[in-house]
Parts: sequence; C-alpha cells; structure tokens
Amino acid sequence: MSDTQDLRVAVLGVGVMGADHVDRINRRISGARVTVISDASPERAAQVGATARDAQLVADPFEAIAVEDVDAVLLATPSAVHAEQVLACLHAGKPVLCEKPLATDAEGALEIVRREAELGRRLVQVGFMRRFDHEHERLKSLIDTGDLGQPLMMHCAHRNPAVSPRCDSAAVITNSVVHEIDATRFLLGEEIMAITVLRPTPSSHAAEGLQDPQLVILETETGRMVDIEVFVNAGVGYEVRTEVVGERGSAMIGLDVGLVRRTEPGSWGGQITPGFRERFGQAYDSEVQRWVDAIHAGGRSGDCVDGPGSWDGYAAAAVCAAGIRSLETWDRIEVDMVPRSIIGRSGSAGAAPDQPE
Ligand SMILES: NC(=O)c1ccc[n+]([C@@H]2O[C@H](COP(=O)([O-])OP(=O)(O)OC[C@H]3O[C@@H](n4cnc5c(N)ncnc54)[C@H](O)[C@@H]3O)[C@@H](O)[C@H]2O)c1
Ligand SMILES: O[C@H]1[C@H](O)[C@@H](O)[C@H](O)[C@@H](O)[C@H]1O
Repeated sequence: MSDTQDLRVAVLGVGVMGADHVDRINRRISGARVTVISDASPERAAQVGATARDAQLVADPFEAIAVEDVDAVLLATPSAVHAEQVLACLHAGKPVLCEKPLATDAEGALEIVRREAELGRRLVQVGFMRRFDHEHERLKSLIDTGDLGQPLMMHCAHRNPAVSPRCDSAAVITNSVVHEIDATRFLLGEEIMAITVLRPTPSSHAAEGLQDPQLVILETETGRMVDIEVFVNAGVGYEVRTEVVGERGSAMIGLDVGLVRRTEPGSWGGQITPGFRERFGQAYDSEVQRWVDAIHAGGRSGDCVDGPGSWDGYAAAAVCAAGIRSLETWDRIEVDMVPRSIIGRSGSAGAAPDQPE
C-alpha cells in the first residue's frame, strides 16, 4: 500500500456487524476497499461477497489474515474468537480493528497488550464506537472544559429490544455493559476500581436462567460512582442514555429527541430508535474512517490506531471479569488489573488513563 493506494481490507465475520462494515467501507469510507471476506458460513460469505465486487472469499479466517495483499483486518466475528484472531493479525504485523470486546476474558486481552508492546507499534484498535458518537463527544467536551464542575456521578441506561436466546448473564456484561465500562473510562478519564452487580426480578421475556435486567455499580479510582441499568430484552426500542452529574450541573445524552410531531387527533411524539445500527450509524462511520486514515498516516512502521486501543480493551475486560464474579457471588468485587507501567508504550490514544510510562 502506498499513500495514494486504497487500503486493502479483509473483513472477518460478515453477520450483522460485518456486513454493515463491508457496506460502509465500500460505499462511505474513503481510502479503503474490501478485498477479502471470510465467514464460518460459506453461504453467508457468498451472500455478502456478492455485494462487494472486488472481494475474494477465503474460508479459513487465519488464511484470510495472512493473504499477502491484505493491508489491514476488520474483525466482526463472535466475541469468543476475537483474541486468537487479533493475535494472528499481530503475528502477521497487520493493523486490526476488532469489534468489542477485545477478548472475553482479561488474560486473553492482556496477552494482546503484551504482544503488541513487544512489536513496538500500536496496531490494535477496539470497536468502542461510542467514543466517535457526536453526543458522547459533546458530553466529554462539557466535562473536560469544566462546564459541569467536577463530575461526581453518572447514571446510565442500556436497553436493547431483545437479544439472541443464546445470550447468558455473563455475556450481558461482556457484550453490553462493556460499552458503559469504556464510556466511563472515556468520559471520566480514570480507571474503574470496583464493580457490584445487583439482580432485580428477571423479566418474563428473558430466556430461562438469564439475569435480565441487571443493575451495575462502578466505582472509579477517585470514588466517583456510576450506576447502569442494563436490560437486554426490554422490548420497545434501543435506548442508551448517559447522564453525568457534576458539582455545577448535569448533562444527559441519548434522549431520542429527533423530530417531535403533533398530529390530530390529539397525539404527540417522535420516533423510537429501533437498534444500535440506527443509533450509532454516524459513530461506526467515523470510527472506521479514522482507523483507515490512521493506517495511511502510520504507514508500514508507525502506529495505526486512532481511538481506543489494546489497553482500553484490556481495562474493560478486567472490569468485566470482576463483574462476572460479582454476578456469581453477589459481592462487591475489586478489579484486578496489572499496572500499566509494566506493559510499555502500547495502549490507547483515546483513553484518559494514558499516563507517560
Ligand atoms: N459495536 C457495536 O455496537 C456492536 C454491535 C453488534 C455486534 N458487535 C460485535 O460484533 C461481533 C459480531 O456480532 P454480530 O452481531 O455481527 O454477530 P453475527 O452472529 O450476526 O455475525 C457473526 C458472523 O461471524 C461468523 N463466524 C462465526 N465464527 C467465525 C470464525 N471463527 N471466523 C470467521 N467467521 C465466523 C458467523 O457465521 C456470522 O456470520 C461481536 O463481537 C459483537 O460483540 C458490536
Ligand atoms: O453486541 C451488541 C452491541 O454491542 C450493541 O451496541 C449493544 O447495545 C448490545 O447490548 C450488544 O448486545
């Protein structure tokens, strides 16, 4: 790849998210095109491949990563296989944008942080797309300029209309709460030290044995508290609300306040957002465009990340691991994280806890 050539991207896993990413790269992102598609389902690969003229289908995901004229990899495979596929990308020296979570356990994420640090280049970006959402960016800017005074608390709600019947109680944390964990680190700029997961009466719409909803309390290094209602079978629509309460005021995002209409006879209201693709479409586009631009800027030897990196993926995985433990024990659990200083320079440009080593 030269500066003027399109980045040749392999997309692995072309289900809901991967197919969207193929479409976004080919239609809306400049400086990149999808040249390889890989999916465990040959039918699905062929179906999505038919929408991407230039793309070659490669059945084995590790062969797809190794294809010589693939410059970068976008992973939208199931969360359980992210860690091994990211490690394969690092082994091949290729930049990777990995959908969240980076790994389903803290050890897997830490291994990635260590391997990237050994390479001496930042090649791993994690798909915490809320950092690219305009509302989140505005909220962060209000906090950073001091307009709210010192932030003290955050209140969050994360409601999905429904999830796959295969989703278990731990996956509610690793797949859904992981977004609030990253948003907390991003907005407040510090690490999370402890987590408590409470169990309200489960919804009758949740699958047998699934703890849904859950109430999660995060405690940060300086003692700020964040409460999160996560409810993944809430019906109705998609809602992600975040309110930051500071010493001089509060601010809330995610209120679905698009167009509000008054119509006869006597009705008033707006549209409910149906899902994450609609709510975060702009954020996914910005995330992928900035990733592509960062790889062009980094070239063959520089850093290829603009946004959350491997350290952010690890920090979130460590909090999730403590959350799963809290879910099992009903206790408040302190987060077990290695100190950042032992890792070296790899990690995130976007995350606040990015102190000089
Ligand atoms: N950032 C977000 O808001 C967001 C939204 C949805 C999903 N996600 C993440 O994206 C990932 C995919 O989620 P999804 O909803 O698209 O899932 P999905 O089930 O719709 O798609 C996954 C695809 O991967 C394929 N696959 C399975 N194992 C594979 C393997 N080992 N190698 C290659 N392909 C394989 C499957 O056949 C399927 O087509 C998950 O990690 C999820 O957490 C992120
Ligand atoms: O995988 C999805 C995705 O990450 C969405 O952004 C989130 O709202 C859902 O809860 C999760 O299941």
